[in-house]
Amino acid sequence: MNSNSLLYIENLEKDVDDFHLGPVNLTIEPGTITAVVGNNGSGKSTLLKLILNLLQPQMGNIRVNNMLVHGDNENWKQFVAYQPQTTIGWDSFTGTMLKDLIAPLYPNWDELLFQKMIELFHVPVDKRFGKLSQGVQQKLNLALTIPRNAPLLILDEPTNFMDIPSKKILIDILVDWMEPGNRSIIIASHQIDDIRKLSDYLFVLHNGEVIGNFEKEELMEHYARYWLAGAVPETPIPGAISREGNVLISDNPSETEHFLEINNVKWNNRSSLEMEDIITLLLTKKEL
Ligand SMILES: Nc1ncnc2c1ncn2[C@@H]1O[C@H](COP(=O)(O)OP(=O)(O)OP(=O)(O)O)[C@@H](O)[C@H]1O
Repeated sequence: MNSNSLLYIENLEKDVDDFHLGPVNLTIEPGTITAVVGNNGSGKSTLLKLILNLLQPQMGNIRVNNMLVHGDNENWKQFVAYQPQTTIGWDSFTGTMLKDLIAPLYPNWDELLFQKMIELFHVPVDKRFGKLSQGVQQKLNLALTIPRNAPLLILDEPTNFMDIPSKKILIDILVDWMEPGNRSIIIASHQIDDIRKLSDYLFVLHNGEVIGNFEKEELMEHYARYWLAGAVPETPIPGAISREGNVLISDNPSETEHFLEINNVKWNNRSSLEMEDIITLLLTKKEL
């Protein structure tokens, strides 16, 4: 563990009925954005709730800023701002009332950012939360979470009801929010744009099992698609994970290219895989 780590998770395991999460080992350093990616029911929300001490693990430890979240000392809470997927008990409050309740709890509350987000997202702050559409509720919820300016921002599927222009606005806001360099974001998301444009790391879960924590750029370079000039040789090709007609996908481009070269097989084109394809491969093949 680096003493600067904002979050340190060690050998975490959790059972919820017949669902098992873990073991999870994860370190989050300042200045990074980690997307938590996985199939439905893979344990993304469960993991986030464990970090927030809203669920108790069977095994393992979670430290926020070097403080155990399941210890007696609750000082770690000032280092985390969390937006859950759903909020309970907000329906009869207006945005202004919620802001007046929440802002005083956070010494670093950024009122200018709150006002800017309300304006950019066109949130009517005088309407009751329960009367807002799901997308506007998400926008208000974000405007009540990001300006807390806690070093670790945890967002659970923050954009799934939001329209496309608003998603772009949020990405810009989050990029600006990261500017000071000592903050981190963990974002659970199925939105490919959130993952592609925001994340430095992808923490991938499949049915409660950790597939890996991948540096995004390395992951993108890990795969390549080739359009071969001739027929694909019948013999096994190192790295090839899929062959259809003359199109070959490799998860080890250097080995594949070496093989093609020594076997004198030319290719017309080579491209990276789309992030969507890579995630699909990770979640269906479950290995790298
Ligand atoms: N309150 C609960 N009671 C019983 N089982 C639960 C509860 N909450 C979650 N689970 C189970 O835990 C597992 C993980 O759920 P979780 O919500 O963490 O997944 P997720 O990856 O966030 O899913 P999604 O992508 O659909 O939001 C699922 O099998 C789910 O059925």
